[in-house]
Amino acid sequence: MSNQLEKVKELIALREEARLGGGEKAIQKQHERGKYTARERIAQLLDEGSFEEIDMFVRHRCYNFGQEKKSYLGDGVVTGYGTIDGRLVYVFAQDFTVFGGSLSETMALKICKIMDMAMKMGAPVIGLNDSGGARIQEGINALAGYAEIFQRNILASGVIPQISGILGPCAGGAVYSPALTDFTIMTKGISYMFLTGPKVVKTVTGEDVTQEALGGATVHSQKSGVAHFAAEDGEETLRIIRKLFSYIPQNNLEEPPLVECNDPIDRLEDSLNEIVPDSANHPYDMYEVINAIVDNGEFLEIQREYAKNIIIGFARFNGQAVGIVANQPKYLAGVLDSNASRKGARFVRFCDAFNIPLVTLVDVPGFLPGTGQEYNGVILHGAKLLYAYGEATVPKVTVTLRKSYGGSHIVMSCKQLRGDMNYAWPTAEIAVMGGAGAVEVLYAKEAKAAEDPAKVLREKEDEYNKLFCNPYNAARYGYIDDVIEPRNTRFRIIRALQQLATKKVVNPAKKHGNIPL
Ligand SMILES: CCC(=O)SCCNC(=O)CCNC(=O)[C@H](O)C(C)(C)COP(=O)(O)OP(=O)(O)OC[C@H]1O[C@@H](n2cnc3c(N)ncnc32)[C@H](O)[C@@H]1OP(=O)(O)O
Repeated sequence: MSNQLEKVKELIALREEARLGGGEKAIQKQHERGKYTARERIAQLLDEGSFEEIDMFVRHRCYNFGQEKKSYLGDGVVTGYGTIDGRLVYVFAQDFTVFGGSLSETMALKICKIMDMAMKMGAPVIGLNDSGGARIQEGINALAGYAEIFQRNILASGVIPQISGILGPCAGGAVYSPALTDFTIMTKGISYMFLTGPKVVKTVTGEDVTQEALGGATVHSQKSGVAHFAAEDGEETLRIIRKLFSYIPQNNLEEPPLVECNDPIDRLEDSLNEIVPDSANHPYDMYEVINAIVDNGEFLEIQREYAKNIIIGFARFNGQAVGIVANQPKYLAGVLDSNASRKGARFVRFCDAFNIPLVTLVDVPGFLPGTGQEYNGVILHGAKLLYAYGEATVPKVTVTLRKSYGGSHIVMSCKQLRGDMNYAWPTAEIAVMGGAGAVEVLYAKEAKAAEDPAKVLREKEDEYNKLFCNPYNAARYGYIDDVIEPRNTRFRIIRALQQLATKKVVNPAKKHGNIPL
C-alpha cells in the first residue's frame, strides 16, 4: 500500500471514530433514554445527504481532573451546514454521548465558528440542544464559551433567523442561548429548561418539584411562554423546525420564499357572512375565520397553548407568507392582557425584522382590568404591543370583525399606527367603549333621577350603539379604508398585499429604540 493510500485509510478510520462520538455504549444509552444522537438528528432535520460537517477533529484542551486522558474527536458538538428544501442553513447539535453534551471551550469555538459563517453568508442558524450545561472540569473557560455564544446570538438577532430545538436537558446559564433566539421548540418527556434544578430549588426555597414540573415542555409552552412549540417527540421537533423555516427568509434583507398557490384567490367563503353571533356577548371561533381565508386552510400556529386570547402564527395568501395576529373571542372574550400583549409584540417584531407582512384580525373588547393585571405591569406589556405595531414597517393589513374598543382598538394595528389597509366587516363596533359601560358613565345621574332608570339607560344605550357601535363612523373619517363583505375577506387581503408589495417606509435613524420591557 502506498504512503498516500495509508494516509487516506487513516483519515477514514478517524472519521469513523468521530462519528461514534462518546462511543457505542454511550450511543446505546442515549437510545435507551428515548433520544436520538446528534448526527441522527441532523440527518432527520436536513435534506438527505446535504450535511457538510466542520471541525470533526477538534478535541478539548482541558488538563484538569485527568481530562487529558479522556477526549473525543469533535468534542461534544456536531457542527456544519446543509440545506432544508434546498435552502442553506447552519446547524449545531450537542452530542450528549460526550460528557453529557456539556459545553467546553472548544465546543463553544465550534459553535461560534458556524454562527460567524451564518452571519457572513446571511443564512439561518439552527441549534439542537441536549447538554448538561457548562463543562464543570473547564470552569471559567466554559462560562466564557457561553458568553461568546450569547454575544453572537445578540448580534445575529434580527439579521438571520435563529431557531432552537430542545431535545434534552438545557439548564443553568445555557438556557439563555435559546431564549435569545427567535423560536424555541421543546420536546415532551425528554427536554427541560430551567435556571436551577430541583435540588437547588429545594435548598433555596424549600419547594419540592420535579424536573418536568419545573421546566418541562408542557410548563414552558403553557405557563411561562418560553417555548413556542411542545412537540410529542424528537422527530416532531425537527419536523416543526422544517415547517417553520418554510415561512421565513434567509436573512433580514430577503423576502420569505414564495410558494405556488393552487387555492383560488377570489374564493368566496359564504360561511363568514354568518359567523358573527347576533349577541355581542356570544363568542365565535377565530380559527374558523383564519382557516377560511388563508391558502388551503394551512396555518402554523405559534404558542398555541399560551395566552390563548390572542392567536399568532404563519400562513400564506396567494403563496406569500404572512404573520397573522388575531384576537380569539372564544377565550376570555379575546381580551388583551399582559401575556397576550407580550406574545403578540414579540411575534410582530419578528415579522417586521424579517420582512413578513402582518395580517391582523381584530375582535377585542379591551384590556383586562383589575389589580392582577395592573400589579403585573399590564401598562408596560400593552405598550410593548403598541410599540411593536407602531415601529413595524412591513405591509400591515387589518380587518376588524367585531369589537374594537378603546386602547385595545389603537394597539391592534389601527390606521394611526401606520396600518396600510384597514378594513372592517359590517358587524364591526369601533368606539371608545361598549354601549352599556358608556351610558353608565354619561347618564348614571340622569337615570337615577328618572322614574324608570333602566328605561333611560336602555334608550341611551340604543342611541350610543347606533352612533358609535358600527364601522361607518370610523370609515367616515377615513380611519377604516373600506367596509367589506365578510365572505370576500380573502380576496381583499390578497389584493391589499399585492398593492403593498413595493411598500417602503424608513423609521428615523437611531442607535435603537427603547421598547418598554
Ligand atoms: C452556564 C452555567 C451552567 O451551565 S451551570 C449548569 C451546570 N450543569 C449542571 O449543573 C448539570 C449537571 N448535570 C446533571 O445534572 C446531569 O448530568 C443531567 C444533565 C441532569 C443529565 O443526567 P443523566 O441523564 O442521568 O446523565 P448523567 O448524569 O449520567 O450524565 C452523562 C455524562 O455526562 C457528564 N456530565 C453531565 N453534565 C456535565 C457537566 N456539566 N460537565 C461535565 N460532565 C457532565 C456526566 O458526568 C456523565 O459522564 P459519564 O458518562 O459518567 O462519564
